[in-house]
This record gives sequence, C-alpha cells and structure tokens, in this order.
Amino acid sequence: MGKTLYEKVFDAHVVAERPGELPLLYIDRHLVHEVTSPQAFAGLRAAGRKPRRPDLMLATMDHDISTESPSLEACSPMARTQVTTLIENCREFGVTLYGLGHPRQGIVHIVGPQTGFTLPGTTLVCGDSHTATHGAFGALAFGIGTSEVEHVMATQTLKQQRLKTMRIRCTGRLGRGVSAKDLILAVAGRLTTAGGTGYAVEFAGEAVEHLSMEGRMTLSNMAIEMGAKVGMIAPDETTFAYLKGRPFAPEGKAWDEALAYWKTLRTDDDAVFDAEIEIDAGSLEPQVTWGTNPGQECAVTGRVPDPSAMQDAVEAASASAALAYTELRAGAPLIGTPVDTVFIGSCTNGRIEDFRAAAEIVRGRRVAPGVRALAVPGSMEVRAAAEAEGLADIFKAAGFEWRLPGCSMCLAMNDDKAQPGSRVASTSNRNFVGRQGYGSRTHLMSPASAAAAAVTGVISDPREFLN
Ligand SMILES: CC(C)[C@H](C(=O)O)[C@@H](O)C(=O)O
Ligand code: SF4
Repeated sequence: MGKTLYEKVFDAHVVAERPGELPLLYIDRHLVHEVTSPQAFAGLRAAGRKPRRPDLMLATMDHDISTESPSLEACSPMARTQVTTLIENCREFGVTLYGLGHPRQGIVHIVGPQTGFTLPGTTLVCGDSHTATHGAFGALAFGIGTSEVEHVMATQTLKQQRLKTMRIRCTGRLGRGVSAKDLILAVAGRLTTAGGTGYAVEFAGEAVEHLSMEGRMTLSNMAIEMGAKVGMIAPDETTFAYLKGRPFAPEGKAWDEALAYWKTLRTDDDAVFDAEIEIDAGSLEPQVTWGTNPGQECAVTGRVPDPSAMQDAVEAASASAALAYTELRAGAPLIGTPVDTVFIGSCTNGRIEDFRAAAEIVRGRRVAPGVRALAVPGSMEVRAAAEAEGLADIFKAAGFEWRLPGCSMCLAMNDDKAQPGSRVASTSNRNFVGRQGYGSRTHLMSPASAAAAAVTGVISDPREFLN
C-alpha cells in the first residue's frame, strides 16, 4: 500500500522506535519567538546544556512588541523583559535572531517561509500553535509546548505519535473575490473546531493546486482551528518557484538534489486516508464568522443562524452563548452589521498578496467615519514590498494606520487592543471571547472582506467592490 505525504515525511525522520514507545523524530528546523522560549532557554541553562544545533534554530520577535515604533522603550514592561531575554539567550547560545528593526524581522510563520528556512520534506517545530502554516510547503510542521521546545533545543529530536490522516479535497476553482481564507473558514464551518482532532490533514484538489504559496499558507495556518495539528500540501512547481533564490534555500547542485527529492513528496495514488472530505470550492462565497470560534461561520450573504433550530444540543448551546457575546440576532443578515475596528494582518493574512487584495478595494476610497483601521504587514519584507508597490500609500491615503510588523491585534498581548464592546472585522484566525481585547467581538474574514468593511463601516460583500 502506498503512503500519504504525511507518512512519507514522518517515516523519513524516525530515528528510533521501540515497542510500546512513541517514535522519536529528528527535527530539522526550530523557529523561536519571545513568548514561549524564555523558560526553555532557562531550563537548558539550569541543566548545564547548550542547544545541540543552534544553526537549525531561527528566532524572531513578534507577539508582544510594539508595531508603532521599533524600539524597546515602546514595548510594555512584560514585552521588554521577554524581548531582552530573547536577545540575551540568542547571543549566549549562538542563535540567529531577527530583532526589532531587522530587515527580516516579522511574525515567525511569515519569516520562516520568506527566508527559505521552511523547506519541503523537513520536520519543523515552533512553540506556537500556528506552526502548521509551514505545512503549505510539504513540511511536517507542528506547534509544541515550552517543555518540548527545551527538549528540541537540547536533543534536536522529539517523541511524536503517528496521527490519523485526513484529506480535504477542494474541487473547482475559487471565484473572483473569494480567497483561501474563505475556503478555510468554510472548511472550519464544515468540520467544526474539533473535526480535525487527532488528524494530520492534507489539503488537495484543483482549488489548492491553483493557489499561490501565500494562499496555501493561509489554508495550512488554520488547520489547528479544526483541531488538526498538521496541515500539509504537496509541494509542486508553485512551491519550487517560491523557494528558489531565498536566502536559506539550497543552491546549485544541492538545489537539484533537493528538487529531485521534493518531487517525490506527494501522496501515492494507492494510499488510504483515515478520513476523506470533499468541499466544492468552486461554488463558495466569501465567508465570515458570526460566533466565538472559527467554525461558527457562514457565507457573508447569509443570515445569523438560529440556535433553537439546531439539531445538536451542544452546538445549539454554544451558538446561543456565542450570539449573546457577539450581540447578533438570530435570522439577521450579516451584511450591514456595523464594525468599528478593522485589522488586516497576522500570520494568516499578513502577506503581500493579502495587502494587494485589500488595496484593490481600498484604492480611491476612504475608511468610513468612526472606524479605526490597522494594516499591519507580517514582516519587514512584506512591509518593504508593499511600500515599493505603492500599497502603503493607498492604505495611508484611505485613513488606515500603516504599522510595523508583529502579531498586533491578532491577540491582545501587546498595545494593539480592540476596545471593550467594539466589533472588529479581522483577517486573523481566532475569534475567541476577548481574543483581540477584553470585551471585543471579532468577525474573521478575508483581506478583501476586511477592506470592504473598512470603507463601508459595515460587514460587506467584497465582490461588489471589484471591477
Ligand atoms: C502566544 C502563542 C503561544 C500563541 C499560540 O501558540 O498560538 C499565539 O501565537 C496565538 O496565536 O494564540
Ligand atoms: S499572528 Fe496571531 S496567530 Fe499568528 S503567531 Fe501571532 S498571535 Fe499567533
């Protein structure tokens, strides 16, 4: 029997497997950020150890830094401690760090792919739940906890159970104004937040093959929101073209050899998945969340669901609680719901393509009165590219705040917090209670939809703004 992509990469990394024990995997890449690394480094130091392969680690700062100024003084006291600690740890242990103001600094899941640190067929970990993002390259990438971070630092290995496999086949091609974000929100709606638990997901099908790397990363990024630790996509010509020439990508003969291997990284025709799901991507409309988890979503043209009409009691109770928090009325149309805050950014949608899509709608328009709009590029490279292309000017002219890279309003860990009671149109990946600021409500959507909300002040169908 053939193997799935996940099984191929997993099996290629098993260094030991004893009866009754979890397989021990070799880890090729380890990304580090300021929030989940301090205790790991401290543990290493306390044990008198050093990282085994600091050359396979790459650190950046993103979660709690200021996006208004690239200075330490602009960070909150807690952030200052974490950032300073990361600087000291990286210096002591010889880890490359993209610190404040560095031309490669940015959100960890944007920095890895952009530098070519993320490569097909590698095992890649980070103390962060959205590490599945890197699976878009055919890497076996997953988030780990701080004690595992320390273990990987010390040994470059990790025990991992074999996951069940699920293929999500996306048929047809996304329509105009419909993006990878809409696709993944629709998948979340179908699977719910628990539907992927215990699975390594592979995204496949015509719609995925036609996505850019940016779009594929948006898909893989949110695998965790369905409970799946891993969200892989088979590498292809799009992947190879994206990687070629990146700073850490192989060159010359090494590139040719790598390419030959990467081309074998696809699920065999006779491989069997534990679960298969099909989604008609061709007929999808733009999607938006109405609740307090990413699976509580529907087409933007739809209406807020009625919990009392739901068959499943747990689902109904969760929907009721969600609507009480989001203050939406069952049966009301989503279009026209007023928003007062717009956030375009995060590791889900903070890439150049996302700003292009948003700028297409913002161009020549103004942010609606009373709306606060933030455009936060995911990395310094994205920021520089957006500035060179004139996108930054479009956002600024419209009344957006054009910020420095960081996690920003994706989570309320830094100064970019949404106000209590506010309603945010957001391109991030989590709409949990209080996620973007105490008492704030989040509607997850695509960059185009967020741009349409910014210029109208209400949830809108972005297709109406495209020429
Ligand atoms: C702070 C960090 C550990 C966390 C995560 O693991 O995902 C954050 O990135 C998030 O998105 O909630
Ligand atoms: S942008 Fe958001 S989801 Fe991504 S790593 Fe930062 S906090 Fe987590």
